[in-house]
Amino acid sequence: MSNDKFDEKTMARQNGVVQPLLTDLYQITMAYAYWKSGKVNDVAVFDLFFRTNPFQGEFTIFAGLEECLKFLQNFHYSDSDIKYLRETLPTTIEPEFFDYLKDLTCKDITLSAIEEGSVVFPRVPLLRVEGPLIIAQLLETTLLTLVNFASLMATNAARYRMFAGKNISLLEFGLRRAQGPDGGLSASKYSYIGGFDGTSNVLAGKMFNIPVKGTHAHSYVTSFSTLDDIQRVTLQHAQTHQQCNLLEIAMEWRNRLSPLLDASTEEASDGELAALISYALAFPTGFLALVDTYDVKRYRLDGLHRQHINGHSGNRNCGTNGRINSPTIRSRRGYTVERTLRSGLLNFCAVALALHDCGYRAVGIRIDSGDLAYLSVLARDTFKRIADTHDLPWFAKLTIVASNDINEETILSLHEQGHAIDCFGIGTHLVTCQRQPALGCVYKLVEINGQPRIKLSQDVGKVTIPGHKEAYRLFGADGHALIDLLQRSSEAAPEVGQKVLCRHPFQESKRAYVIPSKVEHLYKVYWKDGYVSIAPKPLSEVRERVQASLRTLRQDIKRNLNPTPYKVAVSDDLYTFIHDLWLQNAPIGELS
Ligand SMILES: Nc1ncnc2c1ncn2[C@@H]1O[C@H](COP(=O)(O)OP(=O)(O)OP(=O)(O)O)[C@@H](O)[C@H]1O
Ligand SMILES: O=P(O)(O)OC[C@H]1O[C@H](OP(=O)(O)OP(=O)(O)O)[C@H](O)[C@@H]1O
Ligand SMILES: O=C(O)c1cccnc1
Ligand SMILES: [Mg+2]
Repeated sequence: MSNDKFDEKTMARQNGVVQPLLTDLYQITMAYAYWKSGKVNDVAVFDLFFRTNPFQGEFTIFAGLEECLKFLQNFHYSDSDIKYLRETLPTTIEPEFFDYLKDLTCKDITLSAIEEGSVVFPRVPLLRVEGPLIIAQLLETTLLTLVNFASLMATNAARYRMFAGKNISLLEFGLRRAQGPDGGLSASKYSYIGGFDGTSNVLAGKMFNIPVKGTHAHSYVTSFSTLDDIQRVTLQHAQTHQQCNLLEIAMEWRNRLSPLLDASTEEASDGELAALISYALAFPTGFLALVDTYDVKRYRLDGLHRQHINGHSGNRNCGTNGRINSPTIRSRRGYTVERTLRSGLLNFCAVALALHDCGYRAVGIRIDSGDLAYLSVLARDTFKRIADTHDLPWFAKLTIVASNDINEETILSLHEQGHAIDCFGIGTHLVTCQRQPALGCVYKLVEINGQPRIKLSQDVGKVTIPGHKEAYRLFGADGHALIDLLQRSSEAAPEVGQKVLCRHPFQESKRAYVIPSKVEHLYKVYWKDGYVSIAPKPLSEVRERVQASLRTLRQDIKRNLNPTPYKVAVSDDLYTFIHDLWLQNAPIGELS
């Protein structure tokens, strides 16, 4: 496939900062030293892989491949890059080196990779880069930066999706908290791949064709103080086209609902009602309101006066296993802060019913503070009572969005407690990957001019697996992935129904025979001879690939607590090859 086709069909814009100078200085100084020592025609193989799964989990989602391909495609030092390097590198550098750099492209590089969106495991190379040593070396840092955060984010998002369950909507709200603009954009893109349903980040929506979603902020509510703040109060009826006075109808509803909600109209904020009415007038078909701006807080002695709604206690500390770690909550020990959303819920229901009288259906509410389990159940209970009393079944099903510092643990705890939330809006913990802020992919030389290279280390985990290799995923009869097997490229591929000896790369006694029911060759060539050879799939397909790939993993590998490690093995041939090379390279000490 030509570059043009790739461009036209699938290529979203690449962030402008992704360019050859987005690298570590040492790549360029090494390039000069290689060039000067006559290594221009040396051919290398590099593997890009990680050693440990993030988030104390046992799987990782591979992402970032599409961006790597765009980088290879556009790789070129501009005149201003060359000028900058001339000014920056030592004056002793021979000018011909800059002429060499000026003409460099990735046309002699071959990139093989695992499909983007696949579950991947430690030590199995995600990318294999073959080609001229100097160019392959120059790609290291940029490829790592494109794969590390992308895969970390996609894995984080996939974990949130897994723990939330498939019936809950997940929205990424993190731009304001992300690690800068590019961190924010990448977070939105890879959260979507990992299984989020949408983002609040509008540029990400435009660039990557991700659904954009959102509600409104507290500032919208606090900008209104009285009912006089609404300029226009009429709305055209959706069916009859008559003008309806939304303010008047909402006021009537507020009076009627007050006893049912056990909330006095005096307690409810008029400013909030004005804000909600004006929002409903602006978005009569998409009315989703933030309802916790004016909470009524009642402090009670812990345990003495808990209110029970559908069996849920009003105690905010109802999180199991001490999972609510908020300092605010801890500082209020001994007291239960009950936030009943009296103002917000009463005002929302009044406006929603007024909208209904005008022929529209409200969408729902967002809760952004307090005990999200308790408040969501309280809100759902209120919606159900109104649905029953007024014979409006849809009212019981209004959407409840919850946000506020949500993380994996909060979701698991909310599930344990029971809640009525339909959608989580998640920012900080998701986009900053607070639980583990970096994935440790590395880029290691495994072969040069046909000769294998091994990097030894006192730490066995850091010893590289040498040579040009292939990777296979072997599946069991039940369809689950059993083991990933690395082999030397010269070996025949494992075959379905044929016994294969799979060995732990470093522990001699750990071996197993596997008779695979299915064998998947993990690598495909994505870039060769200066062209993208397999066009990247649209994001929505990569997103589906993530879920399909996760389904091939046994549940115990995916669980939150003490997951079972997935096995990664080497063939008998590769095992011997590694250990022979290891012995050849390990110096023999002398005792004296
Ligand atoms: N039922 C629950 N179980 C576990 N965690 C919860 C539950 N409800 C809320 N949380 C989490 O508890 C934390 C509450 O934080 P915080 O103390 O800042 O409360 P807040 O209601 O936002 O208070 P403030 O009014 O001061 O903003 C958040 O991280 C939230 O996600
Ligand atoms: O909590 P996160 O997971 O990061 O999700 C995004 C947060 O951003 C918004 O408000 P912001 O935090 O800016 O202000 P607020 O907490 O005072 O509402 C929103 O209300 C969420 O609380
Ligand atoms: O649309 C929202 O509700 C939103 C967007 C960003 C951050 N917090 C909330
Ligand atoms: Mg907040």
